[in-house]
Amino acid sequence: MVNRARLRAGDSAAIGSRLDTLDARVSLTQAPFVTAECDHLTRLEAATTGVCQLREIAEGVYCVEALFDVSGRLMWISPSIERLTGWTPETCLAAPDALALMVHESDRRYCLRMAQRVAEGSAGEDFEMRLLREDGRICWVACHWRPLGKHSAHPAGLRMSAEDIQARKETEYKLLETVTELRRAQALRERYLARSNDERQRLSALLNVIRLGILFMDRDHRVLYCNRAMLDIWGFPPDENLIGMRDVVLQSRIAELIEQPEAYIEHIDAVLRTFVVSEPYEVHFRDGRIVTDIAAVVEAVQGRRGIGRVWIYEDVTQQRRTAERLVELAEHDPLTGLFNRRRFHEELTRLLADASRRGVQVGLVAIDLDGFKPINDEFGHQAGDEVLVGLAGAVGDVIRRNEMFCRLGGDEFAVLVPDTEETQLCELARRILEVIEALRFDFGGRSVGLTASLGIAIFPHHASTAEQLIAVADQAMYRSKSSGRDQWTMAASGSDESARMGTSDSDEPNRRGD
Ligand SMILES: Nc1nc2c(ncn2[C@@H]2O[C@H](COP(=O)(O)OP(=O)(O)OP(=O)(O)O)[C@@H](O)[C@H]2O)c(=O)[nH]1
Repeated sequence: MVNRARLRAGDSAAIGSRLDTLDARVSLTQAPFVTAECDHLTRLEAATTGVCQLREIAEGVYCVEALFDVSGRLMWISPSIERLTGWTPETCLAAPDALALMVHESDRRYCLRMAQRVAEGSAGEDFEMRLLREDGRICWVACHWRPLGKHSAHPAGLRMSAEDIQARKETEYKLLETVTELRRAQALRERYLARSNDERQRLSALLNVIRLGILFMDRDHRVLYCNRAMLDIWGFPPDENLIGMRDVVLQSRIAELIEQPEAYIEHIDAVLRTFVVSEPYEVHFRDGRIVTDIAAVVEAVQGRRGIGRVWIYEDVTQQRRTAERLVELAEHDPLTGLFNRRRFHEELTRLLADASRRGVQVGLVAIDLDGFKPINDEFGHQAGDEVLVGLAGAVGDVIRRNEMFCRLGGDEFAVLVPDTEETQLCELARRILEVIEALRFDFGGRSVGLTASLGIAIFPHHASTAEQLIAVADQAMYRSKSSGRDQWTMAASGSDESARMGTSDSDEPNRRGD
């Protein structure tokens, strides 16, 4: 019996009808009559069985296999097309143009070109293309065209094998995306790095041209950066590399340069215990320079902990000298170098306040030169200046350290004497008259001398305010002038009252110390 179970409906119609005929004949005729026919059918059955097996294999393959005739019509396609695209084999076979149905339009021309080459005798080659799924999505396949009946000169058709590579393509895409993303990130990093390097160069150039010394210390108290001015201020060679140096080493290097290094290190320790901007601290160098330092915590961009500290040093020596010079100019008479009227008033106010607090006396000796104008007139202004300078020096020599000798203007001078009493002031006046009388100047071969008239007033004995004290001393001085000059006069008790009234009878003229 023919094993029909091994044949399937839909196999070649010709073979099927031959088998049906054979079955009928075997049942109706004698065996010898049909022996030859049986042999033939046995071979046919074997061939059919082989075809069935091949078909089973073809239909069971995972890849898509398709056969096209020479005109490009789809003859057969494996059921796996449905798994891959959603299209059933029947739909594909029924389509007027199966390739148009299955292949994505972007790849269709290329697919046809590859098929055309094989049809013309070229060897097929692998290529990749997109199939169009029934749901509109795409599915990547690795494809290969081969000729059917490859031993004949003209192929009977073409066979297309397509392998699902969608998962691989997706992996490739993801990989490509990752690589692209990495490249973009790398390019961005390089751009940021280049920008940050430029920024650092600019900052470094800026920090190196400014006069302020700048030192960055990290959290571990090591030098992170310092500019040229910092090296210069602290006496390091310009090419010395301090990066990484610990603060204690740095301190030991600078200690010998400054006065009171222990106090400075104490200041640094105190600053390190705080997190605020430090008050300016003046560092006095042994070579006379004065440098201020200020420190501040460098905040981290993220997080609350500081990433170190910045120390800023400024050499203020010149500023201090200029300020001192300005004070000097503001408080001193440029010709004689004595304190001027402005400083005289400040000092008088201060002394009176101090004397009031301590219950002591302050003396004021007013001095006015006698006959100074004729020297100017006769020998010139320069000769007058010479007299003023000589007198300032000579009288300055008899002034004690705690006394203050001032030029109030023109030929007017004054001496402020703190914590004093009448006898001491009289003695001072006597000494002043003495040195002035002793002064000799040589102008044009002529020996010239001069005298002075002095008035003495005592706070709070003669006056209770600075203005009153000046007025009383002036009155006493004028009394000396009007009584013959070259003498001192002590203001009398209650003289402030008489000054206010315009009289000066109570003064004691001609009380010369000698
Ligand atoms: N050379 C010089 N003369 C000055 C300066 N300041 C003021 N004088 C002059 O000092 C003189 C002061 O005038 P007076 O006090 O009247 O001169 P005096 O001859 O001393 O008069 P008596 O006080 O009455 O003795 C004036 O001639 C001023 O021009 C100065 O800085 N240099």
